[in-house]
Amino acid sequence: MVSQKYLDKAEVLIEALPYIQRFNRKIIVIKYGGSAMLDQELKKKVIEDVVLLKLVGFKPIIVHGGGKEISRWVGKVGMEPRFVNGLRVTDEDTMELVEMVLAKVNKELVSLVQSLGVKAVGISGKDGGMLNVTKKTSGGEDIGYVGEIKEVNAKVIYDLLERDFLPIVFPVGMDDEFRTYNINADDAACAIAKEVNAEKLAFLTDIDGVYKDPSDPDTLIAELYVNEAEKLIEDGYIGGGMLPKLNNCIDAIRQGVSRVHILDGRIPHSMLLEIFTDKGAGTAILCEREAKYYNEED
Ligand SMILES: Nc1ncnc2c1ncn2[C@@H]1O[C@H](COP(=O)(O)OP(=O)(O)O)[C@@H](O)[C@H]1O
Ligand SMILES: CC(=O)N[C@@H](CCC(=O)OP(=O)(O)O)C(=O)O
Repeated sequence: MVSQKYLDKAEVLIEALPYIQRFNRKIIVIKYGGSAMLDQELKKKVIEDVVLLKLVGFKPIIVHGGGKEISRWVGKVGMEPRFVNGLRVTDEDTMELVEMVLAKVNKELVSLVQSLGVKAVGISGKDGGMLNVTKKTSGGEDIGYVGEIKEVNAKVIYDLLERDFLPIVFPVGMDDEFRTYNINADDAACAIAKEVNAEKLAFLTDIDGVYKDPSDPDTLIAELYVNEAEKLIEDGYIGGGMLPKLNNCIDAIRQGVSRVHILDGRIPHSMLLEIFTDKGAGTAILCEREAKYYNEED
């Protein structure tokens, strides 16, 4: 007699079947950032999830941040990290550090993916001229070498996917004069997802999703229409790093990315739960068409 434990495992696999079919050969962009990057155990779990997505036939692309690690190194060399509206003020020395730290984080992720049996290639937005930027200002203030993405040249990404590599991208780009710029990782993930017509864009962060009031756990929003999201922003409910994130979610949905999700990277396997089960997790940002689609599934 087969024990119930094994039958339950088989049930879980069967439940995943329609989702595997729906996403087969489809591109999923995963923005990986926040505290979930600092804990080595959590990092391993996130990467295991991405590797599993790849091995069952999805085409994942990781775009990672590393803001907390950059700030740690900025502090180590005796400088003070400074942000304006969630963007790091980036002078020449800071830019050098940003590129060094993100490249180190990138290669650690490449090693982890490789150790789990999937071929990965780590690149920055400079490689293949992928992220072309102009200098960004914030409310008229000069914030140094911070880039606003002007154009995404996704050829290098398509080439890597074509050859079955998992692309791992860090958010540093160049302007027309080949100067190096620091880019917010949420901006980079959103721009890449739009350019490659991703089926899904998932932001793994350090909170369970979007709250109406972050101090009240009962106000977590499971489904948020873009017009409601805009209203929340307008009414001042969204602050800190959630502001650029949610703006990027709205932008991605409006520009044709089918599914956009904000997920808690601190919860082990939150991405797998969201993709492969009927439960859902975090906050789904929805347009009307997608809302209808979700309802049809219920
Ligand atoms: N309404 C809100 N709902 C959820 N998080 C919010 C909200 N307003 C502000 N935040 C803050 O935004 C943070 C997420 O942004 P951030 O720390 O920049 O993430 P990441 O480093 O993953 O890009 C949360 O930890 C939370 O402190
Ligand atoms: C311009 C700007 O602010 N760039 C970010 C790039 C890294 C990032 O975005 O990391 P997280 O996603 O982990 O926050 C920074 O220097 O921190």
